[in-house]
Amino acid sequence: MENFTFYNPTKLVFGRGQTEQLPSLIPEGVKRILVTYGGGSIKRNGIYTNVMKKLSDNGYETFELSGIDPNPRLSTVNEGADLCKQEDIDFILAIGGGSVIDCSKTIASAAKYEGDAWDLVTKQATPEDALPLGTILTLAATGSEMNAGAVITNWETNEKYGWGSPLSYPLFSILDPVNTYSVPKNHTVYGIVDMMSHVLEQYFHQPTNAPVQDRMAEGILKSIIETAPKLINNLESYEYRETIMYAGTMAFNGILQTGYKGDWATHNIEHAVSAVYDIPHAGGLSILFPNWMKHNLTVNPERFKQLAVRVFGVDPTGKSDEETALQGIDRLRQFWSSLGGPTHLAEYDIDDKNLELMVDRAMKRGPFGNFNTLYDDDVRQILRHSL
Ligand SMILES: NC(=O)c1ccc[n+]([C@@H]2O[C@H](COP(=O)([O-])OP(=O)(O)OC[C@H]3O[C@@H](n4cnc5c(N)ncnc54)[C@H](O)[C@@H]3O)[C@@H](O)[C@H]2O)c1
Repeated sequence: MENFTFYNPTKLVFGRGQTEQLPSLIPEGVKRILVTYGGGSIKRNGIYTNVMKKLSDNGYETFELSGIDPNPRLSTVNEGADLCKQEDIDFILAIGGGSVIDCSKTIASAAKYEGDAWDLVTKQATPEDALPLGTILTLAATGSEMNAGAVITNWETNEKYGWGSPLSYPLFSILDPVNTYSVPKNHTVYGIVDMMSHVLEQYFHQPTNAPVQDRMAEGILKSIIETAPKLINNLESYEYRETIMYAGTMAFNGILQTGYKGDWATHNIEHAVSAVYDIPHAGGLSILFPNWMKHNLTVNPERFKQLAVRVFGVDPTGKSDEETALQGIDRLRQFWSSLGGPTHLAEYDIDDKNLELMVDRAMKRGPFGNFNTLYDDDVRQILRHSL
């Protein structure tokens, strides 16, 4: 392993009815809270009424930023940051999935920054201060509830980037699986693909001695593979929602990625696709990941074989490492497809018209990928196989 320091300051408050804890989690001295949310599902499922009552009963003055879109936009971040400055907000409460949380994390830093938030997202400026932020997670997918990352899209330039700062960790995140009951089947599946992709991005790292991390990653993947088909046939099962919600957080809260660097190339290519076409992030991953795997198989067939055998139960007897590995990749694709994940970009009406624009956006910050470095021709090939 490489030397590492692991630190995660987010207090995770998990389980049925845990929203009751909200008032005790908000730091002393807070008076004016910006509540952020998306399209209104929290109004339909009762979370909004419950939370707003708790905040008013405890004497907080509340302000709202609603309508945060999936794949959150720079324009919304700047709107939120201006609101925080004008209203002297001292705490942000994000209620939603990764989009609301990412947007709110970026607002929290932008509210303490004088320039445009894009400077932070593009890493031209480093935040020196941020408003404190708490979250109530309503969709299991990104891990944003317990990490310091955020992904923001600039539709003026067709760019979508992840950024992060130690100041962006939520102070607390409340995870009540009941709050995810109303997530429709398609977004439940996208969440499952997203969390599995996070584990896979980390699983594909250059050889280091990391058997504990490997087994943790394999354990998370196997738990998801066991639970996901049952969940999509029973969306209001507490037990299945609970397993998937915890898996999503553990997949990307930093605990797996200790002692090595994950790959993250597929996420970079997906961000390029969804910066040009507004498609669900995990829809893109479901298409791209198996193609990234096939493209990089020869870099370390042993690693792909390990995944095939340990996670997908492929029998390696009488097969070359590459044959075993390929069967594992096929099983991953079949698994996602059996849940309803897309397999080709054509399913989103994406053809080769903007292929070069997507390659250009993916390469904007130069060659990338820690397991194997990708150049423009690699990206072009992976995208072509994905059409
Ligand atoms: N910060 C990170 O670590 C990280 C990691 C991966 C992806 N991302 C980013 O996160 C975003 C995707 O987030 P996401 O996958 O959580 O989805 P999302 O937040 O975009 O939500 C997807 C849809 O589900 C709806 N929804 C949310 N909760 C609901 C509920 N309880 N009931 C009914 N509907 C509900 C939302 O309104 C939205 O329409 C993308 O922009 C992606 O790039 C961030």
